[in-house]
Amino acid sequence: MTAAAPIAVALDAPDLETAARWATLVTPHVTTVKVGLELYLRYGPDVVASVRGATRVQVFLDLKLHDIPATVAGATRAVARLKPAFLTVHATGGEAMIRAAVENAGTAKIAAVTVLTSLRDGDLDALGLAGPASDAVRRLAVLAVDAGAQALVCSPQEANAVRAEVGPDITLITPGVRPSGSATQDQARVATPEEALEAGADLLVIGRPITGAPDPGAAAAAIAAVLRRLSRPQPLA
Ligand SMILES: O=c1ccn([C@@H]2O[C@H](COP(=O)(O)O)[C@@H](O)[C@H]2O)c(=O)[nH]1
Repeated sequence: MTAAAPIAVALDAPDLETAARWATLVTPHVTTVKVGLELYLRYGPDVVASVRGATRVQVFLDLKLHDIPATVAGATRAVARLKPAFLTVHATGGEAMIRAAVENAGTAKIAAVTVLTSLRDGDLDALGLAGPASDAVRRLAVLAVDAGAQALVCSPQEANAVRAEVGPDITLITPGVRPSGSATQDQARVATPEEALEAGADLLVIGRPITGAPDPGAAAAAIAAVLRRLSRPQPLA
């Protein structure tokens, strides 16, 4: 039996049956499945047990909470009982909000989303965020870690620089991963799985390149094999 790869498959499905089927197909090959807003808002907390399945794969709850601290504290308490491995909040919610999530997360790690991977440098001006995106990501990463976040979400393009700022103990999670030749779709700051791993990402979020494939299990297995080859110690020349 081969070890599962550090990939979180984004189960962005229109219905629970599809999400559960994708989860079953990919879990032999990946460590984590990710439940996002589409699935959670349609089916509620029960969706977590449905995708966790018999193998009890790690579940990443990507709800991107963003509200005043008291509201985020309550929302975090409400979902902590589902025991996700990670729960996301937006770093732009600020230090007190992130701290409120951390204090109420139970066993879940709070992952702060820095700058969405769909945004380009040019989008940041309109949002009033001092750019470029790489600078904003580093600023928000430091703020989030100072507030107690144990994990950060950034693009693989920033993983190296973020790692240098926050050190080895913070889990770096990178969406915006596209195998070479795949369409980028609505993602702006992208890199291949190999580049993401080499940049120091701990968990690669991959959705449509896997779930949109004719055989999601085979697509996950192929990417996992590439990552395993990279992580294996190379023989001395
Ligand atoms: O900055 C972010 C934060 C979260 N996401 C989520 O990751 C997946 C990516 O799916 P793909 O199909 O591989 O594009 C999706 O669920 C997003 O909500 C992100 O893309 N960027």
